[in-house]
Amino acid sequence: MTFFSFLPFYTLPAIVVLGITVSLHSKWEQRRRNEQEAIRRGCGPAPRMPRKGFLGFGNLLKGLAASRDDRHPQHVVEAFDTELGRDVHTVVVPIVDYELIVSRDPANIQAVFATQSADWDVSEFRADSMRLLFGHGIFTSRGEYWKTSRALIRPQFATDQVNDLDLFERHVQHLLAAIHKHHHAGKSQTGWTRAFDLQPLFYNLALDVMTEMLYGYSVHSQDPSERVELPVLPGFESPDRENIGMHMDAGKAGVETRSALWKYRWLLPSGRFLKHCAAVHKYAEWFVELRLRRGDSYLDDLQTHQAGKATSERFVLLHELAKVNQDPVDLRSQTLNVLSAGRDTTAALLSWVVYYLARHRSVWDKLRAEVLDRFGPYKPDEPVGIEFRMVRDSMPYMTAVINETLRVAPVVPLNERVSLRDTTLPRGGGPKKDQPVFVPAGTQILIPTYALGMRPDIWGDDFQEFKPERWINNHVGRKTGFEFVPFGGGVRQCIGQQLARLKTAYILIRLIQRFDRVYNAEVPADARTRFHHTIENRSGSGVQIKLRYAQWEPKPREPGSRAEEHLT
Ligand code: HEM
Repeated sequence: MTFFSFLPFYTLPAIVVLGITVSLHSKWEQRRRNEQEAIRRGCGPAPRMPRKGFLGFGNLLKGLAASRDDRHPQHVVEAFDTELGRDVHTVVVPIVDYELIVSRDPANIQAVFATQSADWDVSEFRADSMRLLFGHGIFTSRGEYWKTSRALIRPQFATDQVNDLDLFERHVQHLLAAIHKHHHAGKSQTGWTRAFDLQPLFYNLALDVMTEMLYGYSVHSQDPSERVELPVLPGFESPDRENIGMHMDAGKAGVETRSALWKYRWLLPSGRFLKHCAAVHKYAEWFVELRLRRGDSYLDDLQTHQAGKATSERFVLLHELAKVNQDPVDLRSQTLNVLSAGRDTTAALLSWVVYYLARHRSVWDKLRAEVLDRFGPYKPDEPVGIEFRMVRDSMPYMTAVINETLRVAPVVPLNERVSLRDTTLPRGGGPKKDQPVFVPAGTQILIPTYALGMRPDIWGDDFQEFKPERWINNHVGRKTGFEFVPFGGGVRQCIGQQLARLKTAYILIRLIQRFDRVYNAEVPADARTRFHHTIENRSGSGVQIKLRYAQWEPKPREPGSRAEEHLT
């Protein structure tokens, strides 16, 4: 016997019908209120993407299919240009029972990131999905907690702290050794390497640099034989340095799909995803525990296994954060947040730069000329001295190449926010699309960075070409405002931008000194550009290249010198 068996047979259907009626009525009420509010604020309606597919799932499914085919950024441009028109830059997209806004209009982006940023924050759905993997930290939090996190972490990335060239150089040497070991065609110091994919080596390098910068110990994924023995921590299993990269990648793929499904993310099975999350947490917890037990002497251990800078000068984020906050969960989460934000983004940027250099011989030659002019030819035992300001002020072509790469292949191709209260966007509404657009509280806005870089009215008719020159000499296409936001903008702008630019420039300089030619070895050679999302956007076909060693005179080898070893 159930409760309903005591009631007339029509009770249950009546309750269902009543529920649907109440829900439709409240939606209708809401819509009417929004329309009135829009008129009151002088707003006009933005163009709407037609509702598609069964129950309106069409737009979501089309986006997911494009992602699977490594063409989501292009799909967004096509949706704008072919379905709505080239002059439409802000659109309302209905998905099942909610609507979101997509805008490639710099005026709206400026409002969301900067001038009206108090009305917007990262969406709780994005934050929730990421939090399972990285915990509650600067990247995944909102409101006051985010403000406190940013105030704590941002100063740690001041330029002089991140200018750790010794760290970069050691890992560049491992990269060069890996290229040589796996890919050198013969015994000579000149000639071409075999064709190989450089992208995974950049990902290794970035993981190795970031783990050293954050925890003091590199995982040495590039060369596991370099791993030092870790101290024994009673009660704690040693961290799984072998598989941490794999767990992070798999966890990030889970976050990516969850964020794309937004409020329907509960449809996805989570067992495996949670296992990867747990493994990533466990890895960070070990270092946190070591830091908390050792206190100030945490860095002393590092001295025993790292050459280069004196311990006192070494920047280790965990060590610095623990001086002001001893909460183990906070320390784990904040460092993992920075690891997630900083590792793969830099690796993807480096990969895309070489991807385009391999396809543009004249750009490679010009960049190489600038590098040799500033720093001379490659010498293994003479790393170059360089600062962020130097790259910015005296390497215009390097800066142009990096910017142009970020325009045509933005590492974060889709940013987002959600409105915290009823608000407006300055442009995109009404028949001429120049009126403000009303945005009800709780609406998500997507900012398609790639689509922004593919606007001919901003970048010129040659917008599809990879052309670093557009960034030089106030060329008509040169942009530095909200038309170009590869590092976000306003209050939540990337805090690692200078580090990323410096590290990218440093690694490119050393690579370009060491090799004088790069050849695109992708088959077929005209293969389409594949944008593969795993939160960041990496090349879906890798960076298939051959490199040619530059001629140089090696110095007589000193016994035990690592830098020389890989040249014989
Ligand atoms: C090419 C490399 C990089 C790119 C393209 C990039 C891009 C971005 C973007 C677009 C945002 C803003 C996200 C948003 O608006 O919600 C961001 C935030 C952030 N980035 Fe980066 N990033 C890069 C490298 C780094 C590095 C090397 C670090 C640190 C070591 C880092 C740390 C952060 C942090 C902590 C945030 C969160 C800031 C906040 O929410 O207040 N990033 N990054």
